[in-house]
Amino acid sequence: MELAVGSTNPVKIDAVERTLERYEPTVTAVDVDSGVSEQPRSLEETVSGAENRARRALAATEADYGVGLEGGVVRLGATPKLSLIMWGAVTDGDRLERGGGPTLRLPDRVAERVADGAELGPVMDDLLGTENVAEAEGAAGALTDGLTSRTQALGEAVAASFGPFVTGYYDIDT
Ligand SMILES: O=P(O)(O)OP(=O)(O)OP(=O)(O)OC[C@H]1O[C@@H](n2cnc3c(O)ncnc32)[C@H](O)[C@@H]1O
Ligand SMILES: [Mg+2]
Repeated sequence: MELAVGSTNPVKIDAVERTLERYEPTVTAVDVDSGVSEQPRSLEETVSGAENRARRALAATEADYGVGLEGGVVRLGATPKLSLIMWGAVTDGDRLERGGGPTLRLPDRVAERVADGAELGPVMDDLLGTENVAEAEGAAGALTDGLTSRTQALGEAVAASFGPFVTGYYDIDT
């Protein structure tokens, strides 16, 4: 199975390869524009980013499926309780399916800086004293003491958005 992923972030490529291992995927990383801001700030914007990445990655290749993954922050309840979300989109050029990964509340000191306009990746690096944690364990790994990881968390979004293409449960008239 040939897959085009709309990102060159190795964590995203890894998440797709690992989650879809059963289908013996050949994965091509495509550097596409997400069409949304570097740090999406709503569910709608995050999902749009994933959709744009999936469509643009497929359009740039001859792959069977285009996959898009996007991280965003949303406000749940009272300020400044920002949470990190991650969403996936998969398209075969005809249908487009979406699915979400986990939601993790951000610590207040991280949330406050992100609410002031900073991007989550660099803020997490500052907090943890790391370089490019977004390409490693990610906020998902750090904030759960390694109970999950960014790869695993993104993998859940891949599974949720890919499922409709490989099960019969979503077929029309069934
Ligand atoms: O190259 P791309 O595909 O854009 O990879 P990215 O790491 O920037 O990923 P996103 O654009 O999807 O994420 C939007 C922002 O949220 C940050 N982010 C998302 N998930 C994260 C995580 O688990 N850990 C750290 N930063 C994260 C990320 O670094 C960006 O600043
Ligand atoms: Mg980005």
